Amino acid sequence: MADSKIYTASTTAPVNIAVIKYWGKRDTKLNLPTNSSLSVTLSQSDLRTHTSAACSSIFTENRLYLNREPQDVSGARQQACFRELRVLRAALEAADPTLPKLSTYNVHIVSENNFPTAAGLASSAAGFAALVRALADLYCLQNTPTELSRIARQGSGSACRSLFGGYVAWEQGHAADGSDSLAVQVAPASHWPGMRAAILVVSAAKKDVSSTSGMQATVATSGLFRHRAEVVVPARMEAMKAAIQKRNFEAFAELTMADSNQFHAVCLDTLPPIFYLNDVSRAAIRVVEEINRVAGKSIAAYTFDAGPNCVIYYEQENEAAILGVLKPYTSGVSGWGDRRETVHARIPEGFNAALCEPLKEGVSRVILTGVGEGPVKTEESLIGADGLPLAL
Ligand SMILES: Nc1ncnc2c1ncn2[C@@H]1O[C@H](COP(=O)(O)OP(=O)(O)OP(=O)(O)O)[C@@H](O)[C@H]1O
Ligand SMILES: C[C@@](O)(CCOP(=O)(O)OP(=O)(O)O)CC(=O)O
Repeated sequence: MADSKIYTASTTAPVNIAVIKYWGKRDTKLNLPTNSSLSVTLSQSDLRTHTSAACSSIFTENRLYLNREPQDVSGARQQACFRELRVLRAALEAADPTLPKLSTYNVHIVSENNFPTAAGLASSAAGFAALVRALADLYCLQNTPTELSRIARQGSGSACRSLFGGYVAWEQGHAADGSDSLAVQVAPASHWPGMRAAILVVSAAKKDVSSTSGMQATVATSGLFRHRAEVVVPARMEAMKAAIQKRNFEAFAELTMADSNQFHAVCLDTLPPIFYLNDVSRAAIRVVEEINRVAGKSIAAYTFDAGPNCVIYYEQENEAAILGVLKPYTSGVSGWGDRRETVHARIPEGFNAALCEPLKEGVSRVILTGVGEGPVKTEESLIGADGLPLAL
């Protein structure tokens, strides 16, 4: 009798925010980068993608629903992930003929992001990491996260880093087929668990220049970019790994801020120039610089991806100092939770508080989170017995 069973697997996956930025591709089809990068995986208690994957002989086509909306799956990125994972499954089936032939079935993917999609909050990273992890679990693949990172990278470059928790490097590799362009864990979250991140959401709108097209324009037109990729980033990768190994926050912070600034400088050096930062972003930079000046050392580090939202890394022991400055200007927006009561406004002596004024109008939400774990398997499925998204 034909097997009409619906096989399912579900996972959650995290966002990651790079401290050494990926910007530039040497191969746009395989998402092979022009430089290595390094990120911190953020806690799934706050930001996460939940994805269920199903396959069955009765499915007539591949489908993907994102936040309940059907998506086009004909794109090269989704197709590459489906194809590569099927190849791995087919190899298992060839080795053990008793296994159901899942590699021949169509798949349905149902995914939900608990934060805005395509707004510079790394939704593509969490989204493709979750898609790859859920399909790998559905297919009972035994491949390591590093092996799966080769596939997630083809969905979205930064997604390869979201297959791990903690502190993660994406080593650029040199092979033309991308076989050595992989993510590896530099240190687990438990190595430096006090790392916190405060995200100031400046805009949750879809950005004007996508990362993909922005980085292609940069590669084609920026001279500064070449120096960054060839000289600056290789040295910073080593320095950042050492800072993480030693839990040296000052070194971590200085490298993080310098690298964010250089990434945005390279955007400005692109023709036509790309502007991801706005006045509120620049105000956030000044506030963090002022916090550090008054503290006499770097206790906070800002970083910005391809959008105006500010991510501030700091250590738990300095939480009162960082959030105490931000609270008077942002406590009206959502995201403070129980910290609204426990954190007290604290503007240190000599602090130029006028610098904070633009945050009042400009920040629409805060997300207070920290370093976290990699993808987690869950029994909670988003797919019903009919193979379609469960009704809410
Ligand atoms: N949960 C998901 N499952 C599958 N694909 C997703 C998911 N979430 C996002 N994506 C894909 O990622 C795209 C958004 O990626 P994009 O790079 O534009 O924004 P971002 O990741 O939020 O921002 P950035 O990468 O600059 O931080 C979506 O259009 C969709 O194709
Ligand atoms: C600025 C960045 O966030 C760029 C992320 O770019 P994507 O991974 O979204 O790009 P594609 O590979 O084209 O999907 C820096 C980073 O995360 O390292």
